[in-house]
Amino acid sequence: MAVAFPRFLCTEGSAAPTPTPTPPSSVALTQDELKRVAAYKAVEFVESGMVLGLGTGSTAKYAVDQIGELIQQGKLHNIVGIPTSKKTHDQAISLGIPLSDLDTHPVLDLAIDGADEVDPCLNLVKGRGGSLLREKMVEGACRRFVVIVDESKMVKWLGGSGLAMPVEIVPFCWKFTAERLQGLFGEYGCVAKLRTFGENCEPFVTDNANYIVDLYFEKEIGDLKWASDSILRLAGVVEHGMFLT
Ligand SMILES: O=C[C@H](O)[C@H](O)[C@H](O)COP(=O)(O)O
Repeated sequence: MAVAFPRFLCTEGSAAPTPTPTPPSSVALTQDELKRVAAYKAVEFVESGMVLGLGTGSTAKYAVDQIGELIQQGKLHNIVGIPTSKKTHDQAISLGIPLSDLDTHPVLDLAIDGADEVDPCLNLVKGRGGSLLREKMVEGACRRFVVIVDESKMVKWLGGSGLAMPVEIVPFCWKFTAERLQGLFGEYGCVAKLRTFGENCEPFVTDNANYIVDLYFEKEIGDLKWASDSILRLAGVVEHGMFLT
């Protein structure tokens, strides 16, 4: 996995393209501009003929736009995109990016996506936009995974931003599953909340017709492998948003 962000940190230095010039430090970029700069940097890894995982979210959107632009300019050829959400599917179609799926292309050359949190070991939290399951399937099938984040996403420990750790669950008896999730992490001050939207607090429904329970932690979990295995062992859980290295 490589991480590219506006200061162009890249964990795979030898494979990284030549850095594009950074703006002078006196120029303050907005968070959206930082996302765009990071996304464009990640697209430098894309080569003609690649099968590409297309991420989801406000950062990945810039990368997908740029890939579409380079195809339209004739600078990239024979690209096949595999989208990680319905939203990215629609965006890619509107840009004329040829699409396929994992059934036809079970191995991808490269995937580019954003993240909600990155810890010092490059473990990630993803899915605050609701797309974690397809992201994990697509990005788990790629040879290289470039994660684009601005510095606000760098945390000391997963959950350390105080924001959600998403878990996709089946709608059937969701309260039961949410309570079991919260119970798993009682000693870490975990609170589990069903993700909702709108004035009537309707459950948020994923692209896979599931719900999302967001876990909030007061204390560092520590053993992420144990946390991952414990969550996945619960019947009713489909997938969680931790991407562990
Ligand atoms: O479900 C959403 C995805 O995991 C996103 O990649 C993640 O939430 C980061 O999104 P953004 O770039 O909008 O912060």
